Amino acid sequence: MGACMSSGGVEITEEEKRLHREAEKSLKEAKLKLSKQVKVLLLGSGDSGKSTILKQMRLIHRVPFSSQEIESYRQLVFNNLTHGLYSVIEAMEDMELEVSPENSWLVQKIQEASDIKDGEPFPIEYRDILKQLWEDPNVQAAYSRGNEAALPENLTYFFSDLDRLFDPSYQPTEQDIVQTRARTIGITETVFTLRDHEMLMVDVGGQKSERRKWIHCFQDVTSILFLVSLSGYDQCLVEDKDAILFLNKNDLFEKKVQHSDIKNFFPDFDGEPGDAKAGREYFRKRFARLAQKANAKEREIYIHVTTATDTAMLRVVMAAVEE
Ligand SMILES: Nc1nc2c(ncn2[C@@H]2O[C@H](COP(=O)(O)OP(=O)(O)OP(=O)(O)O)[C@@H](O)[C@H]2O)c(=O)[nH]1
Ligand SMILES: [Mg+2]
Repeated sequence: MGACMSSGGVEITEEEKRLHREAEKSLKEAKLKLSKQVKVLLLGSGDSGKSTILKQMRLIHRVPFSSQEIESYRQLVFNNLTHGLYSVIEAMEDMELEVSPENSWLVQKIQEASDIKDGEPFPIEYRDILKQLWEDPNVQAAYSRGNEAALPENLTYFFSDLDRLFDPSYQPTEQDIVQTRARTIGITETVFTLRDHEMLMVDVGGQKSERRKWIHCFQDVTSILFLVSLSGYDQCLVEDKDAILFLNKNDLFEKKVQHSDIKNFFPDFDGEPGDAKAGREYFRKRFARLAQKANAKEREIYIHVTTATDTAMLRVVMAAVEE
């Protein structure tokens, strides 16, 4: 038999009692905090705006971008300009369009452009090369048919401001950061401290090859924020969790419906051509129906129409979502 300790012989001092109470209290608090932590998983196809939502959350909840990150975004702006324009040029062949003969030598310059190194300003000769090629009427014609080839949608934003971007002292603004485009590879987790709880937001890549990684992210998920690009007249997928659906890129959608009739893609749409409001209602209903079908357990689905590049709007929408 082991030795038995008699409590009678052990003196517990007031100080020890106090320490014990304190330890118990902080344990309780830690447990409470953990139970209150929500884990939000961002899902959606490539380019739907998941990482943009994460960037906006960082701006809204003050998780600042490090100088290293800002430098990477600066380099990414140049990459988005050159690669973005080159993808338009590549798409021109299928569209049976050609760059004007006097501009054709510029194409190779774009193709050859190398990435920017740390601290290196954008090579100034590219300012006019990019400008001239962007203004080529056939390049513009191809870009306006961007939906045929999934062309980057941020080119209008960056190309309308080349002088600012090519200033040797250029630093990306918050809006520039939000407009940059880079496919997410792997999984990133970011913690936000909200008023009375923490939120862990998980961003994954939406490209086909990345989707098999999604399965690793579902553990302990409290909500899924699913993004669909309205401007892509895309399709949806719903999971068996409380789900929030963002019908995103509303700004581009409003512009696009002016010249691309929804009825051509969804024959049962019965709104007038150019009627963005009717279009939104149509897609909202379609997704709500889809969600209902996929949702045997009748969980709630909340649908919001968003423009993820608009910080002020995201502030309002995310405040509602965080409830
Ligand atoms: N105009 C406009 N652009 C948007 C909106 N949402 C996202 N974008 C842009 O769309 C591009 C792609 O957005 P991302 O957030 O990187 O897309 P993603 O879903 O993370 O894509 P993957 O990481 O490949 O899965 C970026 O250039 C964004 O600036 C929007 O509401 N309006
Ligand atoms: Mg992403």
